[in-house]
Amino acid sequence: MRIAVPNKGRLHEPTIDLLERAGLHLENGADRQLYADTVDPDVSVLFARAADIPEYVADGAADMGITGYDQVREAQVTDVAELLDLEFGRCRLVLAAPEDGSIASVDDLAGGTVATEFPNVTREFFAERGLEPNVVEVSGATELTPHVEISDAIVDITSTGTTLKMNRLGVVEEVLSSSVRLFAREDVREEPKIQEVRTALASVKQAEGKRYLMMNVPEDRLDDVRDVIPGLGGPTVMDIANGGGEKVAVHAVVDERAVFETITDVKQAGASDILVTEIERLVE
Ligand SMILES: Nc1ncnc2c1ncn2[C@@H]1O[C@H](COP(=O)(O)OP(=O)(O)OP(=O)(O)O)[C@@H](O)[C@H]1O
Ligand SMILES: O=P(O)(O)OC[C@H]1O[C@H](OP(=O)(O)OP(=O)(O)O)[C@H](O)[C@@H]1O
Ligand SMILES: [Mg+2]
Repeated sequence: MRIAVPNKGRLHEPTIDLLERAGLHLENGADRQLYADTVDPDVSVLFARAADIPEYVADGAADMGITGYDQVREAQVTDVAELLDLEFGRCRLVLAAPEDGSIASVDDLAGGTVATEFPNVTREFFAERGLEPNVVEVSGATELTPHVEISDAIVDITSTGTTLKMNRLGVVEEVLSSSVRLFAREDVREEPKIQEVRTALASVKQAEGKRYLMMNVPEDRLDDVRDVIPGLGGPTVMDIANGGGEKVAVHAVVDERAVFETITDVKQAGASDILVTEIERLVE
């Protein structure tokens, strides 16, 4: 099985980082190389442009892909299925127009011109409103086009809003909201190896924002400690070897945001030797 991942740009690093954390360590993947192996002999990686990845998966050059939902939509691929929202690369595709201009609503673009790197998504968006503006495809610096009479408005990516503001453009309407997704071709999505990759990536997401708490508790205080440990099922309680049977070990997965309070609470309830560690992966 082959996974297509972004070869450069803002999605490259976080994607590689996620694969590593999921245990799919890359090997033989020198810089600028097209392919890399992973520690799993059945999983290899193909590096491609973020925009090309959906097509590569649909065509069979790869079986799975990791790229932005905006790119999957723009590629108009039909036989791929989304497996997982990886929740990074969050951005919005918006219709935007000059702040001081005459475009205030989608309808104002009837007969107008829209510049974008996403012509398919853009046409679809307007078609749903019964509109068919002139769509000009550009390959970058889309924000400049309304100021040089190439367009009346743009459909482009925004996240912090800085670029729009710098170019004196205001959002008219959201076209879609995006984040990075794992997807696979329909005909292979049920393959065990693909499910294995999905589970591995999901386990990293699961572990994010969670901490593992370990502590020793006198047996007669166990109920008090149990009462103040929040979240994720009951804690695991274990006998301590040579503990004389008076103390037990209590382990629990706790939301990161609750750790501070929980430590205070369990200590008060009688726990000692409290340890907090990060969790790499969590499969529920
Ligand atoms: N400002 C942003 N904030 C969050 N996500 C973004 C942003 N810009 C782009 N993305 C996401 O990253 C994907 C890839 O963006 P893009 O194709 O522009 O590559 P890049 O990382 O900017 O590299 P380059 O443009 O140099 O090729 C987009 O399709 C989108 O899903
Ligand atoms: O709302 P903001 O936080 O300003 O982000 C939006 C900008 O980010 C992306 O460009 P990128 O930085 O990837 O540069 P690029 O045009 O070279 O792709 C996108 O094309 C916008 O221009
Ligand atoms: Mg970019």
